[in-house]
Amino acid sequence: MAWIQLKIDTDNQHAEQLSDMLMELGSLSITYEDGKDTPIYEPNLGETPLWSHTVITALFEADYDLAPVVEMLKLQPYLGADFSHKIEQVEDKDWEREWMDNFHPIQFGRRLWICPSWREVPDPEAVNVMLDPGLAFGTGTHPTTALCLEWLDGLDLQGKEAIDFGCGSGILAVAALKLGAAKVTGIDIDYQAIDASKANAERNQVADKLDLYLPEDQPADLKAEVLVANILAGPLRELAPLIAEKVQPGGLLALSGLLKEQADEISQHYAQWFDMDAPVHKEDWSRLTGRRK
Ligand SMILES: C[S@@+](CC[C@H](N)C(=O)[O-])C[C@H]1O[C@@H](n2cnc3c(N)ncnc32)[C@H](O)[C@@H]1O
Repeated sequence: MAWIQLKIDTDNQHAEQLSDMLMELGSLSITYEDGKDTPIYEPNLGETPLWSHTVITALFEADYDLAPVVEMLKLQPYLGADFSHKIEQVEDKDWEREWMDNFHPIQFGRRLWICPSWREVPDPEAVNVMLDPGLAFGTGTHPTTALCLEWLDGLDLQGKEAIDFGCGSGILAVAALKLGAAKVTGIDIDYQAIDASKANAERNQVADKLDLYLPEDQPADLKAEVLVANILAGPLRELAPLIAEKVQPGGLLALSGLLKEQADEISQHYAQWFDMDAPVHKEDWSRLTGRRK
């Protein structure tokens, strides 16, 4: 399927109205580019931007006749007869195929490789996790996942029990199992993550050692020696007492999904329950680790 797109220069005050009209005229999707860097100032009102330049892109099927759409738009007083617009062909791409072509095996730490399930493993002697994330988050390409994988690789997980809080694709849970953990419990609010984790555990022959739960179904007395949670600062702050309760005394914790500037605050919050280490950063993201008091 090929596409055609109509790009219109407008301002933020008319963007919604225009977008509704374009949908009614047959557009399949609308995207906004907010030109906050080029605000238009009302004279005598100082620096308060009233309008900002906004570009709306409306996507149509390739054979859609855009001439009547353009004529209709000319009649809108806020656009006018010579309104600024562009019509462009959109190259048809197989997005899923393109993503698959760009996802290659990646090494984390000393022993661990994450390998797309449709590729050859580069080192058969390494700890190889064969992964297809499906619709869930977690390929290893995101710095927050990478920080957790590097941490897991550095631990002695042999025979240990672990919890992967916010398991997504199951990448961390399956990595922990392949690195020697005896049992892992994965928890996620998204049932697609539960499905993807299960499929990835099966793909790696560790499904019998992975228990998966939606939060409301998890066992009340769930505890482990290792817990990794790659969520976001907000839920990590809110869930802190619950997460702390799940780690045995002396057990290890890793938190990721935090921006650098959020790390100190979250670390101080978790210091009630854990002896916290200094944060480790990758790009704009941080990982916090600690040992349960
Ligand atoms: C950033 S992804 C991490 C996925 C994977 N663990 C990784 O490291 O790549 C965060 C995951 O946490 C899940 N999540 C968000 N809030 C949650 C909560 N309150 N309890 C459990 N899971 C949650 C999301 O559905 C998502 O799958």
